[in-house]
Amino acid sequence: MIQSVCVRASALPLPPIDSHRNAAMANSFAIDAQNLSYSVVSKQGKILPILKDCSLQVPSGQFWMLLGPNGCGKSTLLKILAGLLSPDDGFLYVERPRSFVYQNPDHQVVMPTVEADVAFGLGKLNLTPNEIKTRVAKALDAVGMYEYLKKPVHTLSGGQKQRVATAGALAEACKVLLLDELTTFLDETDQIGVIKAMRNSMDTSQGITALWVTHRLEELEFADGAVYMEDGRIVRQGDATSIRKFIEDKLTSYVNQINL
Ligand SMILES: Nc1ncnc2c1ncn2[C@@H]1O[C@H](COP(=O)(O)OP(=O)(O)OP(=O)(O)O)[C@@H](O)[C@H]1O
Repeated sequence: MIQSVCVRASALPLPPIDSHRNAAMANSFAIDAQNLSYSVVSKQGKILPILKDCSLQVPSGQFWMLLGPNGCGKSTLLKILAGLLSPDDGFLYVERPRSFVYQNPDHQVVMPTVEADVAFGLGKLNLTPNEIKTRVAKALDAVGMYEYLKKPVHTLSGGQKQRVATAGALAEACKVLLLDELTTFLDETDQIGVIKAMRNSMDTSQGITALWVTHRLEELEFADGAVYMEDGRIVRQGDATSIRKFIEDKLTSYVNQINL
């Protein structure tokens, strides 16, 4: 996992490699990445390729998941899609506005109360106080946290904070939501709460596309589609059931090999 920085979704810069072509030209994809490459330079001056010819397309309005072994480049790809990192090469279209939700909600949930936190990113949008109230209420309702409106954030569980962070992105009316391993450190109850809240948000908010990074295969039951990545490349993408079977077959064949 790359070190996260504390950036509110509203502060995301634009990546340089983005043609800004309109949605019609991008067909029906909210995310369209072609042949992306990205490298870092080690302390010894060696070039370390992280993404290699990486291509994926996520249809508009769908909830997709991104899976793959540790270190294959999922977080790096997500950060590129969010505009937090710039690819070295390739073509990239991501519908705007887009928001990034961090693995650690403490990097994102920064205001003293739930209501203030969800309203935080709306300051720049020139809304009336009533419009802000309505947006905050609707976003919290979508993630099942409306009754926590007045609660101090320090009293929330990790999963509840993740739902508040997601509500903050929804309140800003983002079109693309990029979510980085929100459930990795949650217990089963919080995990189910967060993933169900996310699915409900997708079902009740029109026109949002989401890409959710996870290691947990069971979460695929909530997704419309999925992408499987290995060693900096997308090796398979498709409907959630077929990707789940593809990964399970891979795991079975790996287990069989070590049992030989
Ligand atoms: N700034 C950096 N300097 C050196 N190596 C890096 C840097 N950023 C990423 N990497 C390496 O690139 C690879 C991909 O990292 P990334 O965090 O994107 O993987 P990931 O699939 O999200 O991993 P995980 O599932 O463990 O979170 C890893 O081997 C990581 O160590």
